[in-house]
Amino acid sequence: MPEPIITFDGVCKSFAVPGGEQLQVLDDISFTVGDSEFVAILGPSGSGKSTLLNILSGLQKPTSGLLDAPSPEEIGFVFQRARLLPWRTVQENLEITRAARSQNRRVPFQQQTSEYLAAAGLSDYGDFYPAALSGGMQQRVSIARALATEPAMLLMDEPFSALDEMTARTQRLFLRDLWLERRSTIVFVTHNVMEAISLATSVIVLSARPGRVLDHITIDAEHPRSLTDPAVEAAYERVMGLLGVPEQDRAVV
Ligand SMILES: Nc1ncnc2c1ncn2[C@@H]1O[C@H](COP(=O)(O)OP(=O)(O)OP(=O)(O)O)[C@@H](O)[C@H]1O
Repeated sequence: MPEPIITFDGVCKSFAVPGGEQLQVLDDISFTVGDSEFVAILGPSGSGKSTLLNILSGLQKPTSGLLDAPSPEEIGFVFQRARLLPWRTVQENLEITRAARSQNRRVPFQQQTSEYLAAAGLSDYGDFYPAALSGGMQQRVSIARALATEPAMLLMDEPFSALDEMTARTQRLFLRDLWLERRSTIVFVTHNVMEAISLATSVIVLSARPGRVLDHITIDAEHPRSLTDPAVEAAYERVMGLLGVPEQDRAVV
């Protein structure tokens, strides 16, 4: 087990809702993530996946429990939509975000932004404005932008769910290759079981609200992964069972 860089210890989160009630969203969340791990978080809608990422990024505070994680300025965030500055070129989008992060850094940046664009297969697009790029390319720019801040960990909130399936497939392969090459620590929220199983080193499955950790499943399978790999198949069956999908409905469709 690599050195943990994230530790959740009994984290609970409730929100005040109209009428003065408290809505409990996360209940007693405990897990660790080691350096260079790629962890996927799966769970039903409303189980608190985004809330968990918001707590991890420092945007929200736990109601109780302990969290040990890199500080907000050491975190890269990739959202469902690319959220690029439309009036800036691709290269400028990377530069601006990085400049904003340079102030509190202890170590200088190791690589040029152009190297992150190259890693994203976008060397020829640095001078383009976002509107001239496809949705998949824009999402790759947002991943390159997050990586260019050289974060201690990358948080991704359903980064491919707004893309059509063929584009999402290409993006998953891109992310897999990037992770294999750079071994960044990634926490990746998704609804998509196959996406989680095909990419992650481990999968955390949350229950319906209030989200509790039902299991943290290690997927010990090499890339490229095959659906018939026994470790992949076992993880798939386990996740589907935890999500309450009956056996007869589990065939990949
Ligand atoms: N700021 C807030 N105030 C009140 N309730 C909130 C707040 N943020 C989230 N919630 C509630 O917390 C629950 C979990 O929301 P969250 O977005 O974390 O779930 P999720 O698992 O990411 O859902 P989905 O898969 O649908 O995106 C929901 O019931 C939501 O309405």
